[in-house]
Amino acid sequence: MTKILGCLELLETQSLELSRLNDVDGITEDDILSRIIPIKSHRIIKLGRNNKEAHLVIDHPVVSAIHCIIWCVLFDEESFPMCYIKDVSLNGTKINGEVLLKDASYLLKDKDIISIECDSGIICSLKFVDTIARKPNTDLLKQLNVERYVDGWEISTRVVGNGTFGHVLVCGNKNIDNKSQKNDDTLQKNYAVKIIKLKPNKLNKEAKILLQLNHPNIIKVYYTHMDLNNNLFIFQDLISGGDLFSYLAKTDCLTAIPETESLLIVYQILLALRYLHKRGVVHRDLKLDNILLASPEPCTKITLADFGIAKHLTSTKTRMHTVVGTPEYCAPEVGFKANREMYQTFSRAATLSDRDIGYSNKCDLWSLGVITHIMLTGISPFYGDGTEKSIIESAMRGNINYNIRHWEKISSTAKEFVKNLLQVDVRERFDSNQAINHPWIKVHRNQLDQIYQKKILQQGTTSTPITSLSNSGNLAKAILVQDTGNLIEKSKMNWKRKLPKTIVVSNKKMKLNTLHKYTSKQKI
Ligand SMILES: Nc1ncnc2c1ncn2[C@@H]1O[C@H](COP(=O)(O)OP(=O)(O)OP(=O)(O)O)[C@@H](O)[C@H]1O
Repeated sequence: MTKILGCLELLETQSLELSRLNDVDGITEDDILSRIIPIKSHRIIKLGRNNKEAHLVIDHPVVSAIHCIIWCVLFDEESFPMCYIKDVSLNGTKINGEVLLKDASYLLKDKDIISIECDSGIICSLKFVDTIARKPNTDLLKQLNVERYVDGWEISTRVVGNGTFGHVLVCGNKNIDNKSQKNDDTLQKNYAVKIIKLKPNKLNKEAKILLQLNHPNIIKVYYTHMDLNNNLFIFQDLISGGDLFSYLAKTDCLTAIPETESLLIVYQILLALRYLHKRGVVHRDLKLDNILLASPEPCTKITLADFGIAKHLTSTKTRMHTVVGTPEYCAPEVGFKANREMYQTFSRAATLSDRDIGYSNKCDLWSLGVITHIMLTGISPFYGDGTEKSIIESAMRGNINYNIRHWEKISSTAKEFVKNLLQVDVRERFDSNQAINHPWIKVHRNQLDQIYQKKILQQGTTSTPITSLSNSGNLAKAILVQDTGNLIEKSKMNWKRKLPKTIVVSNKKMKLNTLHKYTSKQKI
């Protein structure tokens, strides 16, 4: 049974008799009696007037068809759920009496009151209850050996995610963006801070590169700081929809998403890559985990994160020789010619031999090819039996079978696009300009640009409630119904970093290479 990560308690509506919870989507009779909407992973709760799509239908002229949405992101088994609300209405949603910024997400905390109001008062209000509420690990900052306050930033113990090199925590800063806030003693706008323990005297390359970048699809960094314990702090936007891995891992293995949805994601990644490559920056670690979503739904804004092993090339240094990346997404030329012994023992810092010509920014295009392949088919193309040896060997061969059923419904231009990115011969592989001009993207370019300008760029990051506004209208009818939007399927809880090697489907064991077992933490 899918775990309940939080819930919404219906407090009051203007017309109580019309409130109803449907016995759907994991909502039990007890929930109905107690007027509670459970929040689970991979399910977006919708509040609004549309009685086909909204879980809580509020039949009131002030309420938009879909007024606000609520979802929960769970990084992995050990982490705390992060529940967010986003207002998508014309007339606004309030949190604890303050209006939410439209299209920006707000990180809910236990007992927050969500309300939709009109001139005559509250149309409907709900209380968010953090069902997993445990005592915060107050020792976390001590364990990480970091201070709670860093130059005006307050670091919380809420973990957003963990990686090989860094811990990402929620933080806040009362001095930026919060000047209009009346209440001074709570952290209101949420940001994220990545804390990396550096070796003494090690250069802080990630921060240096990120501070030079300014693109809507690249993580925005506000401030960096190195403390006396060699902890590097990178203060950045908190991206609220989780990463692409979690989005695709709706069940025990990755699932494909529709071609149009993939196209919109690829387009945004390419805009970011074109920007980076033009400035001589190579990401070198593009993978599902480093692509963050503004909200876990189609047509969302994409943000590239984790520039931990990015490289800045210059006019004199145009190629790279260090073996880095994550095997599953790593271009064949990056490390596979390296001395295997050295490569295995000295992992991250192995270098290609002097005779090798190194590699260029096209390694990012290979990774994008792997990502696109996974989005279109649900299959990691070079996964093999999951061992590093098998991944490397199959990437070097570069053979992909496009005749399997997973490709059946995919357009030939999409296949061509992937083929051009997954070219073992670097000279044959597309660069970011060629990729963006490929027919798969080019024929849809006008529509993509329109969606990008009108919808994607409007999506904010995490927000803070702003000034109050007034609504007008009549009585509310609040009815809870089944989510028929079908965008986020009901699914089993998945633990992102522990996907099984095999799963049983229709009593037959699926072949290993049809699954994407999570190995990308095996960074080299
Ligand atoms: N700004 C952010 N907003 C929301 N989530 C984030 C943010 N930055 C990172 N994360 C989450 O935290 C995870 C780890 O962060 P990050 O990839 O930067 O760390 P890392 O140590 O460099 O990881 P890796 O092992 O992939 O190199 C990411 O996969 C992502 O899910």
